[in-house]
Amino acid sequence: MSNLLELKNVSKVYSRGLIHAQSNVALRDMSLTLREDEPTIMTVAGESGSGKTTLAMLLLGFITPTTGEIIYRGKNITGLMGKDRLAYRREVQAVFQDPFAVFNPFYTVDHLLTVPIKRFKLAKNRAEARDRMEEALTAVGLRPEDILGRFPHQLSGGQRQRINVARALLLKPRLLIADEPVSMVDASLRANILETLRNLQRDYGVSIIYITHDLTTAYHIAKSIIVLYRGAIMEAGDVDAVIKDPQHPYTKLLVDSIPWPNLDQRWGEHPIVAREAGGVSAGCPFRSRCPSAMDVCATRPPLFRISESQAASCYLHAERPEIVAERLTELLPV
Ligand SMILES: Nc1ncnc2c1ncn2[C@@H]1O[C@H](COP(=O)(O)OP(=O)(O)OP(=O)(O)O)[C@@H](O)[C@H]1O
Repeated sequence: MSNLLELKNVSKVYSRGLIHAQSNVALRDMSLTLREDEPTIMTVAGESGSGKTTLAMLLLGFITPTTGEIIYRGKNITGLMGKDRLAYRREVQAVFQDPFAVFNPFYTVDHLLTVPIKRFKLAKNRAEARDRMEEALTAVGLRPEDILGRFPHQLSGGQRQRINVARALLLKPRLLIADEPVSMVDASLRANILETLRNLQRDYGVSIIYITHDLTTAYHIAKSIIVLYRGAIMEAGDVDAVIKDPQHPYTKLLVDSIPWPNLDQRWGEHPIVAREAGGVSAGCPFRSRCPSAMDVCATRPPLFRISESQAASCYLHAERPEIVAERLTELLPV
């Protein structure tokens, strides 16, 4: 049993100023392990300033730990050289919050995808490169014929973010660091991108560290969770257990701050009871894909909504969450 990734007591202290030097502990004594033979999705959750992005930067090797070690497949990433370093840079990929940032407006999507293929010599010729691009785009639910040849401004935010995922997938990564990948994407596309990430884990064996401040999407996608507060782990474990039965006061606070459909109530206080058992989810077009089908929604956060036509759809697809809240309160009195 070997580990894909191991953090051993990692701390990161940022220092600034020479005369009146000030230091800021962004990450404190963090340890975690991901196993190589069990691809998984782990959420790192916490409010702004808790150290999430610092963790992502450390894992990608952009910054180095002040103390502690980051071990990737048995080797400390700080000292990686030559072939090992190249393999690490290929196998550990990232998708960031802003789906616009990585695109150069003067180049087509093809260029964005061709660069890593050339850099890591992933294809012998142009035809093979094209096959690789098409394969990756298809894997994230895009039609290559609709996407290739287009400029960034000709794509939606959701398409751009999926192209970013496709770009990462091209490199056949073992570990994907997804730092708030859906926070700048329309609510209607969130579930789509989260589902794409889950497919990568399930179908391609990619482990994912999903970084977010949003416990609802964390709950939707992850198997385990680490809750960070001011750079320190407050609570960690199975996502279901941690969110349903938070032990640490800070986690309780985070869970309680998730609004119920009835905005006077807080998540975790009362179960939602369906007025007509099964009646709501039966109409949900997303039911087959939703991990929280109606019976589970009775005890979990509500992930579905009722539209005017009485067809339910996943909360994560909702374009107008406030309408969802209103309608749910009306249709599902607690
Ligand atoms: N380059 C830096 N120099 C000094 N301090 C930094 C630097 N980068 C981050 N920090 C500080 O480290 C702490 C953690 O920041 P970090 O960006 O990792 O948090 P975060 O959880 O990702 O926040 P957000 O969700 O707002 O992006 C914060 O107090 C931040 O001000």
